[in-house]
Amino acid sequence: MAALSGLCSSSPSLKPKHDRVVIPLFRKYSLAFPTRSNSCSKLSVAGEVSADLSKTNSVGVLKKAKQGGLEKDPKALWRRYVDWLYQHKELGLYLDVSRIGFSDEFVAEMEPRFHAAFQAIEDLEKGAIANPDEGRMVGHYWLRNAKLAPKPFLQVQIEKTLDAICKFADDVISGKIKPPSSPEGRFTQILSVGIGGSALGPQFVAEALAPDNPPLKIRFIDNTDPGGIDHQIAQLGPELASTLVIVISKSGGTPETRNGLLEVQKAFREAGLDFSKQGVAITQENSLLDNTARIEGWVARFPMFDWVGGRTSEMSAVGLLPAALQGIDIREMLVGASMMDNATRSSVLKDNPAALLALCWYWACDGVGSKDMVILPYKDSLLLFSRYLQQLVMESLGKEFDLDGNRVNQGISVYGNKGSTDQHAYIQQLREGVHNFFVTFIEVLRDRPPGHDWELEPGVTCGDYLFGMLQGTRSALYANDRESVTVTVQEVTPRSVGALVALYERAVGLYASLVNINAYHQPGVEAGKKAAGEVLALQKRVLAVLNEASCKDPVEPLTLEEVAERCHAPEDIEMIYKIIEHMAANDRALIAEGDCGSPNSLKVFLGECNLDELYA
Ligand SMILES: O=P(O)(O)OC[C@H]1O[C@H](O)[C@H](O)[C@@H](O)[C@@H]1O
Repeated sequence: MAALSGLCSSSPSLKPKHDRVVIPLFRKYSLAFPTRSNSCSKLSVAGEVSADLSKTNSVGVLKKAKQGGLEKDPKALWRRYVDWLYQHKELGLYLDVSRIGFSDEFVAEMEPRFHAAFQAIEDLEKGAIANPDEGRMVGHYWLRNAKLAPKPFLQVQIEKTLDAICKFADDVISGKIKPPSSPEGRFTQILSVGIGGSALGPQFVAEALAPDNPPLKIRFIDNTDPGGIDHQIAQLGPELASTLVIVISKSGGTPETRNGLLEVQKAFREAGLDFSKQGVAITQENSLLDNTARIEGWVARFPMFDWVGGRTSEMSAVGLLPAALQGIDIREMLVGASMMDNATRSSVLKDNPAALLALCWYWACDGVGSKDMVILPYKDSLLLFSRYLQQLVMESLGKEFDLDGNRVNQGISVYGNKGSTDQHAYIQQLREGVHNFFVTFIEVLRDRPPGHDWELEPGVTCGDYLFGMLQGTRSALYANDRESVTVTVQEVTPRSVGALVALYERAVGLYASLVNINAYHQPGVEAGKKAAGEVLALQKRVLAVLNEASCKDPVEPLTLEEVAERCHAPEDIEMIYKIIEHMAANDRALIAEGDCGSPNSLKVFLGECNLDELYA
């Protein structure tokens, strides 16, 4: 594993300054918006949308009314379409922003912010501490063009890791590296254990790009749900013996991932298999996971770099190793991402698709997340794009404080599955119901590989229907003043998927600058983890109290109040009730009297007395 010296140490977290809280001046739009003949300047959301006019989010034009409805004149709309259409020729990617109603005045007013955003991302790429709270550089762009890395040793790390991934994948696929006791004599399955950024990218890419018969099939354990874990292991059945288990965790200490690993190791023991001969770790050097893998002598270890965040790690070993093992061309993914990176470095708004996206988001969401982003790929293989983007966008943009310490509660909510399927689920509400969203259509032009298409009715293919559904929904929504963006790609290929990932990574980075927040930390995630730890600590005390009562002769069933009192936690009685309810449902506590529907009637005890525990 490449050395990470000098990069693993993070400086102490710099807390945001909370001394100055800006109270946003929420107000209804009421002023007239200047009308333009060839733009969609006549928006009809007056009275519906509030804007945060705080220092960080105020844009003069956003104070003005979005009145009169979106542009509906077909000729003017076509001019707008042509005028704003972005095309990346080599990638075969288009971005249509014509169905977002921003005006030229708005674009002009946003210009200084974009200049600042372009500068910030340029600095980031040059190695600035772009994640100030964690004192970290943010280097996911270097992963697809190592020459951009600000230090030669970083370039070497990136290139060496990529070569190691390719070599390892080739050796596994060819059977040079093989499991010790599989009848097939080679690995046939991957079981990926990881969560959040250590799962969502690999899941999205597997769904999008894995061939129908990959050299290794992939499954995921991305939770601490015992039922889900059992299901994955049961599905593997005897193929557990030919399963390569990839444990992915940047920190190397995420509880869900650790639990997944322990459960899988137990399954290996029960099957008489040696886990170490089938385990691979992807993690930061010297993390708990890294040390475990090293000490136990796992098959391989790959590094996660300090300067790559979980949600932007798809082009690191996290995304590349599982993809390569499935026979996906990872160098093509990197090429696509790199080409998109080049395009999105442009400081000319119209030539920069990520900036155009960020502009649309700002307009549609008033710079304060007032609307949700609905992602609708009209392609089954892109089903998981919205889930992947959910973390990328929401964990990056969903922040309480801005970079100056002002409370801003930023974010944009993301959801969606795929079209046309969702037309039969929630598009009804999008068309006619609460107007709290904008849509991003993802269009894929190629329906099937050449030579496989056929007309299921005269002149019409199955793909024509899908195309018609997308266009119809886009038009129907627009007719009812629902805005949308359309991203079009020729095909779902490693290159276009790499480009899509890079497009959204950059759009998120730029948008974060527009609203002045740190996109690269996630302080809010800690609260839930800490609270979960406290629940488990309380459960241990409850168990000890119940054990003591259950070791008495005769056994002494306890009421909830008695348990809470003996735990010295009367204020936690509700949580104690939930703990006991959960234990009872799993046969780990027995109900002597009453039932869980009437908490005050409950009396509980443990089925067995644990003397070791009692005298521990
Ligand atoms: O890769 P890991 O360290 O296991 O982290 C997995 C996930 O943990 C947390 O929930 C973070 O908020 C995510 O950003 C991260 O992707």
